[in-house]
Amino acid sequence: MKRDVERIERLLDRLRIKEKDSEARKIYAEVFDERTLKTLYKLSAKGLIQALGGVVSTGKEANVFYADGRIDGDDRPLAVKIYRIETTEFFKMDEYLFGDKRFDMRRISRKELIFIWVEKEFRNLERAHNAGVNVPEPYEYLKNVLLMEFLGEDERPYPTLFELKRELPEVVNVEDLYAKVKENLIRLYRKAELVHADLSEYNIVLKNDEPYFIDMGQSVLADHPLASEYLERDVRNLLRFFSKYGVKERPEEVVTEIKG
Ligand SMILES: Nc1ncnc2c1ncn2[C@@H]1O[C@H](COP(=O)(O)OP(=O)(O)OP(=O)(O)O)[C@@H](O)[C@H]1O
Ligand SMILES: [Mg+2]
Repeated sequence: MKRDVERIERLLDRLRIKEKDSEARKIYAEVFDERTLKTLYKLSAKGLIQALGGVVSTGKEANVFYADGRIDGDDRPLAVKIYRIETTEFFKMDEYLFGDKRFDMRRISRKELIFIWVEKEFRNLERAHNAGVNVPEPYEYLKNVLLMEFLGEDERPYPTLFELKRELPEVVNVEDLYAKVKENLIRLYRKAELVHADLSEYNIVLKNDEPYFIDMGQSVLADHPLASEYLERDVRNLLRFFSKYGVKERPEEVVTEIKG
């Protein structure tokens, strides 16, 4: 037990954590198991992570951290999304993975499921990014860790629409924003041929008046057997949120418009 703690302390030392106070270090020690620390260390050794920064978000399935990164020779701020390996919330993953022709689920053990999930999130983001959809550019993934473009400034993330809520009409023209969300949704469906499948005010970040879609692990190809169902659900979620600001559209019509 003591040796575990020592090993973890040594790994933490090697990760060059930016915050020198004991608090940040304690959070890292609590949320990261030894395997995850080793994965982070590998990404540091490759030069992709230069220094780990503070916590951006802690959730049930994943934690997101800030990091100073170096991608293709350029200094870039990174969002480091780390899935919890011991999580029990992953039963739902099956639904989004089975039926995806990109992954052969017959050979997959429960432990490997999470690594595939991370690969899927990376590939979904890459597909969306290549199609010109506003998403954080994905840079690298390894095991349960995903490195992507940090949407924020001075190590602080831009707000989600959920976080802005009441202030939203003060910072942006909501009608324009809704139109931009729909444009991105159309590009996502028609060009990237993806359905987000967990779209709501929680997974849209506002960067300079532009909506950015995040959190795409569960996104599925448009030919997935449940794709239409998920698209309808996404549209209903969006309309539920935007109707509070006077947007009045019918979900069936919006779905038809997106499908084109
Ligand atoms: N690329 C990014 N840049 C800046 N902040 C980000 C980025 N990705 C995620 N975040 C922040 O981290 C939060 C959680 O990220 P995300 O939605 O991807 O995880 P999650 O799967 O919802 O995690 P959980 O369900 O466990 O809470 C987001 O709400 C956002 O505030
Ligand atoms: Mg989320």
